Amino acid sequence: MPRIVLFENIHASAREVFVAAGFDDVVTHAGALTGEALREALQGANAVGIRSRTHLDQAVLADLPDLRAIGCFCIGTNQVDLETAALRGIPVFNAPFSNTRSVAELVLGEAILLLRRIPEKNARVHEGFWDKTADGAYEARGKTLGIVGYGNIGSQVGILAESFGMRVIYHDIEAKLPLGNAHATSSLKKFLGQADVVTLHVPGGKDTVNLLDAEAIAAMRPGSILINASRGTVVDIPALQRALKSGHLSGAAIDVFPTEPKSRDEALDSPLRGMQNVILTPHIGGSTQESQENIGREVAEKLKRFISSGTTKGAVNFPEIAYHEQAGTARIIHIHQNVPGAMGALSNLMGEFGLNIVSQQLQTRGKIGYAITDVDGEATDQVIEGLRRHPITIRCDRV
Ligand SMILES: NC(=O)C1=CN([C@@H]2O[C@H](COP(=O)(O)OP(=O)(O)OC[C@H]3O[C@@H](n4cnc5c(N)ncnc54)[C@H](O)[C@@H]3O)[C@@H](O)[C@H]2O)C=CC1
Ligand SMILES: O=C(O)C(=O)COP(=O)(O)O
Repeated sequence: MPRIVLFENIHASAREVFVAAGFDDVVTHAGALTGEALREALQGANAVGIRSRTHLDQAVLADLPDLRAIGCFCIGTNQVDLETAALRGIPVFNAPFSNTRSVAELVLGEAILLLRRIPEKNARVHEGFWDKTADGAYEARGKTLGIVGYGNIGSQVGILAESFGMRVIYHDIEAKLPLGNAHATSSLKKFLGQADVVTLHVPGGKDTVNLLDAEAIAAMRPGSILINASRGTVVDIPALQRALKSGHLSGAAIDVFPTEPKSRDEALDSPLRGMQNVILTPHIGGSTQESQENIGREVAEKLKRFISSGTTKGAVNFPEIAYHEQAGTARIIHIHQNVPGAMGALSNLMGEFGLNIVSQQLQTRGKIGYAITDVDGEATDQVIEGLRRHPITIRCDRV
């Protein structure tokens, strides 16, 4: 019976999937934990579910000999040391599509609100002031939306924006099929100079740190708007604050921050707090009832299928082997160093234990190889221990 530990208020749909599969040992935590509290909560976990706030770095992973799989119940996986996880034989799964629409809808709504200067007007009316003016208020129709990162979210934002009559341009490091009438722009600087609203949809991680730095922000059109619902590290926040203060930018919507509070008891520390025409939201771009329920089910299904059949389809850091029915009397999963002769060694060992291989699937990725072997014979503890002792073995289990 695997022990599954879930953090960060993962939707109840996840637990339902595990319990229906007979995995009753599910421990849930409402918030994200750090340091000793995180280590303690993870002890004995065979599978762990997190969202964007729980960091599973090299030191945390090194302490978890029983951990077999990680589920990121979100899109981003930058909070996990993917390389270390792979080298320890731990596949990492996520939900690449389930909350994309939620983010896209929010971004478009924010673009319209900011073009009309609604955040500051709303605040003024709440204070009792009836500031009825068209100054600084514009329609979205005819304006240019610039999308940085034209992936699953960026491309949906583009389609929604076109339905409002916006012109859409995008900048991506990969060649992407333009949807609708969108146009690709290869130079980020040129791109930034053309857009009335710039929205960021790149992944987090070291390659995108401060992608929007002071120089890039200076290259944006005077009076334009910046929206960031990707990762907080993508924007140089002090530079953004200066640009908003000087009036170079007319507004911003920021959903993600370089350092985010771990729970609702902590306050956000940001120089953007209290600024006019700046929408600040607590990383809720993907937080809708629809998305969270779907994500709960989707990632739990991936973890369940890995635990019960060994399939790694959809893993972001691991050789992928699709689901296939078990042949023979036992299934053994074997994660090993990707070196010449690995499969020969594995097959010979199985032969020595009297197991007849009836089906074998192998995939490799970088330094690791992953084999699912169906055998006729008994995969006893002694067999599994024997396979584990071989120097190429990273991890070996019966499923
Ligand atoms: N605020 C929230 O609640 C949410 C935030 N996110 C964030 O949004 C990010 C994007 O999500 P998806 O669109 O689903 O990812 P995706 O992987 O489909 O698209 C990302 C795109 O960015 C491009 N890209 C990467 N580096 C780039 C660079 N330096 N310059 C320009 N383009 C670059 C990629 O080629 C790709 O086309 C996620 O990685 C996650 O961090 C995702 C969901 C919810
Ligand atoms: O899906 C993502 O990458 C997100 O940023 C959403 O994160 P969350 O699940 O709301 O912590």
